[in-house]
Amino acid sequence: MEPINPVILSLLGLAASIYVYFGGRISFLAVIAAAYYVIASESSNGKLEQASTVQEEPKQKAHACSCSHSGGSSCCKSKSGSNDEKKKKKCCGGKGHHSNKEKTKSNDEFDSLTIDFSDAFKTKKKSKKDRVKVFNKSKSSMTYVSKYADEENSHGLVKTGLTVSNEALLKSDIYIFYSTLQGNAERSAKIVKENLDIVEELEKEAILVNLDEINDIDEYFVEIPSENAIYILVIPSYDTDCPLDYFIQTLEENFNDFRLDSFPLRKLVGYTVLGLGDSESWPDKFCYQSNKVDYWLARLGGRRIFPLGQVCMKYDGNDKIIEWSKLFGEMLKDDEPILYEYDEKVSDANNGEDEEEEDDTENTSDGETVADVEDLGGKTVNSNSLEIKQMVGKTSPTYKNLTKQGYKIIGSHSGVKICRWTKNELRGKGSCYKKSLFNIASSRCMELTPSLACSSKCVFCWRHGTNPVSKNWRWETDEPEYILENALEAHYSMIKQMRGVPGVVADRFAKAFKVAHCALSLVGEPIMYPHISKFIELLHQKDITSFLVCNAQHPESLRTIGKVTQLYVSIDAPTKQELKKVDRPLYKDFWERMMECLDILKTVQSHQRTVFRLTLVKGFNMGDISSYASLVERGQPCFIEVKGATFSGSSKDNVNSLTMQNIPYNEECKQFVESFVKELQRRGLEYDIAAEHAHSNCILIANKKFKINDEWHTHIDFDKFFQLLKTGEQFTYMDYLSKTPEWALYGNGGFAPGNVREIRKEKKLKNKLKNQTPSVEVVA
Ligand SMILES: Cc1cc2nc3c(=O)[nH]c(=O)nc-3n(C[C@H](O)[C@H](O)[C@H](O)COP(=O)(O)O)c2cc1C
Ligand code: SF4
Repeated sequence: MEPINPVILSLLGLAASIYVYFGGRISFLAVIAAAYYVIASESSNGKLEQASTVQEEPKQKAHACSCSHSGGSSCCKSKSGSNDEKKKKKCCGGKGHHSNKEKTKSNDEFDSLTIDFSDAFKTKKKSKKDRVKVFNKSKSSMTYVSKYADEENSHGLVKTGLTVSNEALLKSDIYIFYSTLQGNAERSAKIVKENLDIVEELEKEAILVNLDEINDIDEYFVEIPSENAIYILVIPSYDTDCPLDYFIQTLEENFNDFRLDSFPLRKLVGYTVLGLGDSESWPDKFCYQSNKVDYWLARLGGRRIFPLGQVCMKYDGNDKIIEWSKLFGEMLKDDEPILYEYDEKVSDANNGEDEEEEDDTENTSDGETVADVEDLGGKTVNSNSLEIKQMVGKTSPTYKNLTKQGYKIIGSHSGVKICRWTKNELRGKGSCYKKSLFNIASSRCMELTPSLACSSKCVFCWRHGTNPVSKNWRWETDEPEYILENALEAHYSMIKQMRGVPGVVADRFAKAFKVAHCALSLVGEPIMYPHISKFIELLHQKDITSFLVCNAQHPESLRTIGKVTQLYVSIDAPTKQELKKVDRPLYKDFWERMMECLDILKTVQSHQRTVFRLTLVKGFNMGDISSYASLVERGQPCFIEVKGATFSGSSKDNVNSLTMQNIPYNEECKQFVESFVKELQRRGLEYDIAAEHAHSNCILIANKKFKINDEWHTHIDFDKFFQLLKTGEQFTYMDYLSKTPEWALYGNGGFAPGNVREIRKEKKLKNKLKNQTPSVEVVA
């Protein structure tokens, strides 16, 4: 081989320096072109012809070259050999720069210079030790490189490759997801969007998506909404329970769900995560949830196209977010391929017996030490389970939110609140609808939930967005004795506060210190509490009746629940489609779950006093009476309690999608109930309208079994209930009935005697409510 022309050498040296200094490529390309020209002009000496071993490279192979630029990326590493040898191997020159004729090396040698991306997802079991991460400061990007990439590449065993060309990146649909409790993540996501929207080369505007509002997480994280999607996730961290837990749990569950594609996020062009946190107050858990999200997205097949950003909102805030967004925007424009290496089976290695305990920090090529992706943030992410947290810890925003609204939080997952009907009855201003329908004394009723969390995100729930959501119980659990004792104490302290309120009836006030009823609903899903049956037993031991309301999503708990004074199942919609729209259940098989619950009411729990609760929301669930009748046919409840959604105030926290137009008038509810009963009777089902509480827009349909000697017996004989319980014998709902008084019957209004009706200034109220967003009053 002839010595290389010193002019070429110096030109190459100059180009390399310019490139290194400015990160530019055009000048370098120009110099390479000039150098090439010199070589070409010297080709008369037959240099190219000397490469007699060279055969025509198949076209396909030429395309397999990753080097679509001329900047000398790491994709052009030789697979082995000394530095000298490496130096000799030239970059293939980038897309369109080389023709087959230009190749001067043997096929074998050429293969070692290229990376075949069709192998990008082939896996090889290897240990974490085998990987190094390279943080490229000039590009602010992190690459994950196998220590043995060259060897592995030669055997085609490892998926070392690049993600996509910048052309695809720029054409992408960019989704910016965020989850927020206090608004920082939403603001930050908007900043990211603003900074991306000004990148002219991007074809489409970025789309903001609130993770907490998504009906079905799988719509984005199992299915991908577009062919060219890039996901950016702006993720805060909370060491107390927050909606993100559910999101992370879902990602993990999807990964472990054998029915789903294990790597659904391969379909993404790529993803990146921006973590928000507070490094001063939570140094050990700084941004830990963004690490988890990043981890699971990678496990699900996502390709990280930009490094995980982590911002301390206390110190860095907006500036750092802008910086990160801008760098991300720059990266999208950059045509340098992104070296991507990730072994999907690394999880198996983690769990495998051959994995050794090892130092979790690794050295980057430039001497920086970076923690492994699974361990970033100083805390090892347990890939198999979420750590056990408190559902509503004292420092959590949910706690603050609830206590501000008068809730007393008991332990970490239960709550009590004094209901407005309890207050009203204490003041002689009327009782709740359960007084007219079933004879409960509102002034002696405690409204409680042992689970503030729920497995649905109903459109009418005012707490949607801040309340913990989960399919299953996954929190620290308080003992039932502890909950009851402290709930009673909290309830009595709230009653005590009423002593100075004008109009409080002394007799009722005194009796209120002996709670007689417990409405187990309030908010959340009480049946999720693992010790619910024990809790109900404790209530009964104290002669407190139990009114348990459940959302028909937990058949396994419903099946095993012990004796309840009255057992409710909420039927928020009559068809699968409507139920999904109204309840936004977390379970994919929500409809099957509801059907199973109905079957349980009809069979295993048929001894209980069962009630279907329908909350009517205009425009959502008042249309299909026939389907409601089918549900009644299936579950055969004792009663059907139909209640119009009512206005319970609006607040900035109220993010439901209802307006005043969704609140039905009393007349509309009556019409609904009358048609409903007609349909039931047409089908030969023995139901009729029994009682009402007009004030609450509430009407009771009862099975005609409760019409004894032509008189309705929808009320409960509470003393009898406790007597029967104490015998330990089996008994049914027919054994503790009491006659419905005249004033409570349908058509008589249901206003309990002994109270003074307060006439509301309807018009004034209507005006006040105009333009406000209502939530359905949560009536226990
Ligand atoms: C109750 C509570 C717990 C928190 N826990 C953590 C934590 O574990 N790690 C962390 O880095 N930041 C933690 N933070 C800080 C938040 O992540 C940070 O304020 C973030 O910006 C909140 O985002 P958001 O406003 O969108 O909800 C916590 C904040 C609160 C109020
Ligand atoms: S049953 Fe419900 S609405 Fe009635 S007093 Fe009890 S908590 Fe209040």
